[in-house]
Amino acid sequence: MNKQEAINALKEHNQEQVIKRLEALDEVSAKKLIAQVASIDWSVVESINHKAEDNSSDRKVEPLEAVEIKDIKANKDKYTAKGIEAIKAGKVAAVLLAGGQGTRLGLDKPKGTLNVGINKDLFLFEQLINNLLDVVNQSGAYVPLYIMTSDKNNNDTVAFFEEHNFFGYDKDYVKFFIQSMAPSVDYNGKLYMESTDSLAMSPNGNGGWFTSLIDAGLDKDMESKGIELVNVFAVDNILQRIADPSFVGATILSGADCGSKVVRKCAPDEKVGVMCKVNGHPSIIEYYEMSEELANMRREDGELTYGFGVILNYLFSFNKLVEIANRKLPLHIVEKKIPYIDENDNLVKPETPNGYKFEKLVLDMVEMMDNCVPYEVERNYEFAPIKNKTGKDSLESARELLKVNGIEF
Ligand SMILES: CC(=O)N[C@H]1[C@@H](OP(=O)(O)OP(=O)(O)OC[C@H]2O[C@@H](n3ccc(=O)[nH]c3=O)[C@H](O)[C@@H]2O)O[C@H](CO)[C@@H](O)[C@@H]1O
Repeated sequence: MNKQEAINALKEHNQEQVIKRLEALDEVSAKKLIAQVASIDWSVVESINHKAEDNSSDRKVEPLEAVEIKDIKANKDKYTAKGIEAIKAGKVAAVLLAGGQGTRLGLDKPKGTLNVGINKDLFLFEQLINNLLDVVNQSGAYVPLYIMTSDKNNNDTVAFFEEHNFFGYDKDYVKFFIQSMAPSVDYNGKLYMESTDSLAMSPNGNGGWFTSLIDAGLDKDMESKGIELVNVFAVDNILQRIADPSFVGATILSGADCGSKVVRKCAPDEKVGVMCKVNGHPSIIEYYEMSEELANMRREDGELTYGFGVILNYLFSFNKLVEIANRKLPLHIVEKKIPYIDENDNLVKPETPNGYKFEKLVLDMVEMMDNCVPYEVERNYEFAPIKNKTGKDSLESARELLKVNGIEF
């Protein structure tokens, strides 16, 4: 795309404020902005015009039963043996979603570099690797690990792993790939700029992970390794069990395309996506898209009807992922606080939401699966997400749970 083409595209989509910026730039800076403009999928930006179209009434939401802790306890040996067999045979890979920005934590480094230690260093990335090493030790085989980063944090993430010698993991089994970015807009759909020569771009949500993995050619890597199951998990849960043999085994034995670890929600408004069925398909409704009525609905026994929250730990059949790779995931338009430069080039960091980001979400992949097994885990042993500085789901609460699990820090 050249400068004139960029101007035409911006004009066509009513982005005069960016044209003004572009025209004021020298050649080198203009090049950067033009490249960003060229990368924009305008259908994404324009999706806010259809935001008002609420089709939730077309959705038939029903509860989805989970494999509960008591069932797992009764079958633990059988599940574990099956899982270990698959891991030993090299059929299981793991994908760490680490492209997000630690904004809620006020961290400007990759979230996984967070040091949770008090008496000694213990980084979030390090503990995740320790958790995975438990499985390596149990099975005697390394699990290939793919780490998704973003333009904003890739260099820092790779450097951190190198600097710490991959925390004892065999680096030949670790590969990084970068996810795509999407622009942010104000409430009228105008693109925000984060500096005079750059649009306010941010990672396009964790749902883009498989297409980004393909773009990096790593689907071929998985294929050549004979991977059959892919365990996708979030960076922020320090107790995350990765390639958990029992979970792997239970999913294989169920014959389902997908497994999802869930916990019993501790309150109706807990910030977790909820497993359910939508129009007969396994599905997850994200906390900010859940009506109050559904969130508070209770069964006869008093438990929440939609009481199983996902902890962002999914197992997907590799073949099924390949099959759905070309299908478009729905776009989520999320209100966010977006830093931007004002007309006088001052950087403004808003205290309240000031526009929209566009995200694809991994949970929408679950809906594309024919079936999914929710697998219940105990939150004290497997769910300690670090999302905030203090209070719920924070560094403080995670430290308490590390103690419960006898992990030194
Ligand atoms: C969309 C999604 O899955 N939401 C889940 C997420 O909520 P939550 O609100 O934590 O979701 P976030 O968007 O913050 O991020 C989840 C994970 O995805 C990664 N990420 C995010 C955006 C991005 O563009 N790239 C990227 O890699 C983050 O680094 C993180 O590892 O965890 C909760 C459990 O703690 C679940 O109940 C939610 O269903």
